[in-house]
Amino acid sequence: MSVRTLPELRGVIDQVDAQILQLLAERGRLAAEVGAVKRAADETNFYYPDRESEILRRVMAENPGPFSAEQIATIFREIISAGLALEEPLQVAYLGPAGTFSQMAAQKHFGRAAVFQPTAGIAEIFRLVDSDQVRFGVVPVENSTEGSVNLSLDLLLDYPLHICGEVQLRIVHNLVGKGSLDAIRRVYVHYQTRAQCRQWLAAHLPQVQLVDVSSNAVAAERAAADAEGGAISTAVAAEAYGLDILAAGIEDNPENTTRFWVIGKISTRSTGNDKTSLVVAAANRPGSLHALLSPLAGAGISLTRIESRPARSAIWEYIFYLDLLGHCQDAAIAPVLDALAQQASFYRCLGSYPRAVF
Ligand SMILES: O=C(O)C(=O)C[C@]1(C(=O)O)C=C[C@@H](O)C=C1
Repeated sequence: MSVRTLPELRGVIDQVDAQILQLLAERGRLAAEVGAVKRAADETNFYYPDRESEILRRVMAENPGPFSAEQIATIFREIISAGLALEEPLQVAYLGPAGTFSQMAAQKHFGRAAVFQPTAGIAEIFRLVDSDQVRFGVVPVENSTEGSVNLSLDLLLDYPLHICGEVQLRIVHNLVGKGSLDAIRRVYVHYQTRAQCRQWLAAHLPQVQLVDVSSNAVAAERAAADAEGGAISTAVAAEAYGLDILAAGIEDNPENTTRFWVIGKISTRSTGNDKTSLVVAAANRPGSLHALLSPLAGAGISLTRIESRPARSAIWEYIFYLDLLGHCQDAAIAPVLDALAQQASFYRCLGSYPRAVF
């Protein structure tokens, strides 16, 4: 077999790039045309998470290699994002400042062509979406090590917004600073991060003072201004504040992952690969929660999460957040949810949405 020379290979790559460019231009023109059709039909929403997740799942399944399915999804994510920006620039709020995991999650889900707005807190994300100042928000819901982000769960009940998407992000924490680990006297750390790195901190920095801060990005900012300070933060924030990574991947659980919800005002149709999130309350008497949930089990519906929160109406009473596999309009699910709504003392469907794709 004849081996192609470097100039020959580069020549072929140039030709392939020219073809990719033509195809991208074609796809961009089609997206712009889709936007015009929607506008002509007086549609105000241009973003279809259901359609996007179907496209991403399809290209991952049909991917012939040598790129990984996740690499292919990342590339198509950006292509779709750029196309959507031709239809309408999408405004998305996330928990800032820039450099947080929330920003990474927002970019992972919407691609880089969306217009991202950092907020000072989770409540502001809900306010901005509710008052139509942005179309969507990305809020953290739970971490695989630390559990629920209660504020996000509580706020979902205070606003008439829907969950229209799910993002999962592998969370890698680093000890960042200047100089060496031994010189650090104080570590700036967000409480969720601290909980995810508890064992590492006890083993490697047992004597240092831990200073609470409001985000991983603020942690890096504070450490940069403190000659004896370090932070637990992201590689992006470390670079932004001129800090070095002194220890990488210090999270106690090597699969540490955070789940986020996309909140907005749209509803998505069933894709065959969805989740539904509900809030229910059962009467405060023996067996009532069991009675409420057993029809789900009877119908073979898979409950992926159940979380209780205090009901704010009375002490020692609880509401339950449920996530289940399937869409509320699926034939196998709709009648079961109807029955559940009849029986529960409180019922609200927070939304059905495509499961995180990658
Ligand atoms: O199919 C649509 O409705 C489009 O707007 C096109 C497209 C795409 O690029 O494929 C872009 C944005 C939508 O969120 C979904 C898909």
